[in-house]
Parts: sequence; structure tokens; C-alpha cells
Amino acid sequence: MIKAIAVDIDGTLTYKDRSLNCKAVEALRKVDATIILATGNISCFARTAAKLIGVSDIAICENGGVVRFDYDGEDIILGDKSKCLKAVEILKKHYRVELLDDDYRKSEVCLRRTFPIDEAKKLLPEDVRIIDSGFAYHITDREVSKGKALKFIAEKLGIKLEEIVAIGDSENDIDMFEVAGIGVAVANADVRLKRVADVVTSKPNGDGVVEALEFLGLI
Ligand SMILES: O=C(O)COP(=O)(O)O
Ligand SMILES: [Mg+2]
Repeated sequence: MIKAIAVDIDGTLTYKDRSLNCKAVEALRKVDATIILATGNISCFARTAAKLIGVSDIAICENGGVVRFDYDGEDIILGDKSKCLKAVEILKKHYRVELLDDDYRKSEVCLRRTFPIDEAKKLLPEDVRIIDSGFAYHITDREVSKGKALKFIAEKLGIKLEEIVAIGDSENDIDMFEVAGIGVAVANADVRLKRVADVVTSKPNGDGVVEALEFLGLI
């Protein structure tokens, strides 16, 4: 039985311009399972998005570096931002880097996609990783991921990982697919995510989310 759905925001619920697919919103509101937003975005963004979409207050933010359970509750910080800032200093010696939302990020660093990521990967220390969400690069503490955060939430909620469906579109969703019972990649997803997916939808973005919920018999 499916008890929860962990759904990515950008590129999954939203189109390329980051506007929401309203049909996906309507569909998620009908599902009789806990909907957990799982995103690279900061917690105040996820908290607001959850409220406006009309899903649970439980959210994985900053690619698993931050988790929250209640709209009015505290952020639980799982990642060490200082490791990520040290990595940024290394990148600054090679590239012009632009930090995004930095005043609000608590566990990681988000950068504009202005340099070659494969080359940058080779420069970074072992204790961090750099991930491409398709919208931005994120330098995260190696210890955190959306997958680990999902495991943390499942334990707190007393549900099994096999009872969770994960839906996403990019590299930052891979770890979540590895732990969830079912991983659904939307049609526009990164090929690396499609490789680890159990299901790849024929439709992109939010239309793919609706397709997946229908396929799973959840709406
Ligand atoms: O923050 C990003 O870069 C993308 O966020 P997402 O994980 O919701 O796709
Ligand atoms: Mg995404």
C-alpha cells in the first residue's frame, strides 16, 4: 500500500520556467497519501509552496540538507554548510561563481550554472558533492541527500520506504529513487535518473505526475 509520495518541485511539478502545472496540483490534492515535497529549494520556499499547493507540511529542502515537519515548526538541519563554503573558495580560484539565495540556505550552497560541472567535480574535496538540478548547481555535504532525508522522515512517520513513491526529474532525485519503493521519472527527466527509475512517464513535468498518479491507481 502506498502511504506517501515524495515529489520534486522544479522540472516535475513545474515547467521549465518554474511555473506550476495546475493539473498536477489538483491531482495531488485528491491523493489519499501523505505528499512530501522534496526539493533543492530553501525551506521558506518549500514551506510556502506546500501550503499553496495544498499538501502536507512535511518537506525535504536543500537536497536533503534541511527537513521540516510543521509549517510553524523548526528546520532540522542535516548538512554542514561550512564544508560547502570551503568548496566554493576552491571553485572561485577557477571560475566566476554566483551564489543563489545564500542568506537563506542553511546546509548547502546553490550556484548559477555558469561553469563546466564535470570539470568542477574533479576540483572538489571528498566531503562534498556538486549536483545539477537542471535549474542550478548545488554543493552539498556528502553526508546528505534527498534519499537520506526521506529515510529520516519515514522513520519519524513510522512508514516503510517500500510504501513511498518518489517522483522527480533530475540528478538530485537519484538517491531518493534508490530508497523509495517506486521511483517515477517524468518524460523530461535527466537520463541518469531515468536509468534508476521503475517507471518513466510518457508525458513531461506535471502532466507526467498526473499520468503516474493515474497509473498507480491513486486518483
Ligand atoms: O533547487 C533547485 O535547483 C531545483 O529544485 P528541485 O529539487 O525542486 O528540482
Ligand atoms: Mg527537479
